[in-house]
Amino acid sequence: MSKETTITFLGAGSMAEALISGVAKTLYEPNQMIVTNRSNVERLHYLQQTYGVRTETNKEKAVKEADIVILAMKPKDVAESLTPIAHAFSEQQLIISLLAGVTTDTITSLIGKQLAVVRAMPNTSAAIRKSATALSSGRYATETHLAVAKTLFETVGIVTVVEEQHLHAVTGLSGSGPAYVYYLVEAMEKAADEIGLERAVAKELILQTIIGAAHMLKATNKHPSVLRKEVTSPSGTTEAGISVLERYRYQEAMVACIKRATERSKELGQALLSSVQ
Ligand SMILES: NC(=O)C1=CN([C@@H]2O[C@H](COP(=O)(O)OP(=O)(O)OC[C@H]3O[C@@H](n4cnc5c(N)ncnc54)[C@H](OP(=O)(O)O)[C@@H]3O)[C@@H](O)[C@H]2O)C=CC1
Ligand SMILES: O=C(O)[C@@H]1CCC=N1
Repeated sequence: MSKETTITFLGAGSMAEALISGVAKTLYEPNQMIVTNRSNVERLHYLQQTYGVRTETNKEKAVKEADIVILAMKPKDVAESLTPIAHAFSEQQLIISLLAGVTTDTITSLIGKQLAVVRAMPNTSAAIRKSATALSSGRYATETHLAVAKTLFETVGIVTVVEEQHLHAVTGLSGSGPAYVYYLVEAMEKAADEIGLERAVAKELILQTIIGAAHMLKATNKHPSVLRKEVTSPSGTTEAGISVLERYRYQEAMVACIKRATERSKELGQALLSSVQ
């Protein structure tokens, strides 16, 4: 199947690039992928030069050629993107939507056909094949469609299948998740500056600390609180540091952050629903 498949990306931003980068030359040859966007021709040129993918400014043509269409525009742009080219879609195609918050039903109603839609919530670590992706099937998608999407996303990391209602939570947790880790690293780098460590040295130490801790979680399978206790000597430095995080309610802030991102996913879908009704 993979060798004859043509995949069209509607949208050529960060997430499309992460997927292209992860999939190219593994599951699909770059020339099996057609990339299109709203108007940024320079961006298409960059993707063509970097990954060898095909690019197309005629979105209708790009959709007609595709076996799989990946929706990779922002949720707010999906109606404007799909409505004018709805006639180009056919029931033989699989639509994979990366859009936060937007339901499979909204997509089929925007296109006005009983199309197989699989929703995916990957993250940008797909670029290095370390994504955590959750999938869910729309009402017209079969087990075969889901299996095709699964194979695609397994190329770029781990895949789990969830009920569609849970994709908001997945978005708040692991779709946005890499940003929370980068934010922590930003803070650690700021701190390193303030405590007088050379930037290059600090960068290396922080990175290895994050990688080491992530590997410890996976390799030992111990609860994070147990691993934390192993670092925390009584009356030592960690205890002193964590007491400051507790004073700033760090865990509460993280919980509130993920809940708010989850809520925002719902809002994005709702806003679109109101505009198409
Ligand atoms: N970034 C992330 O970490 C993740 C994002 N997602 C989802 O992926 C989607 C894309 O996000 P992201 O890559 O960050 O967004 P970007 O803003 O980086 O990219 C959006 C892309 O959509 C294109 N676009 C806009 N309007 C149209 C249109 N009418 N037809 C075709 N293409 C269009 C833009 O083209 P142009 O530049 O020409 O305007 C641009 O290439 C979103 O729906 C998001 O929810 C999901 C998981 C993680
Ligand atoms: O910020 C966003 O809306 C997208 C969805 C998940 C990650 N980025």
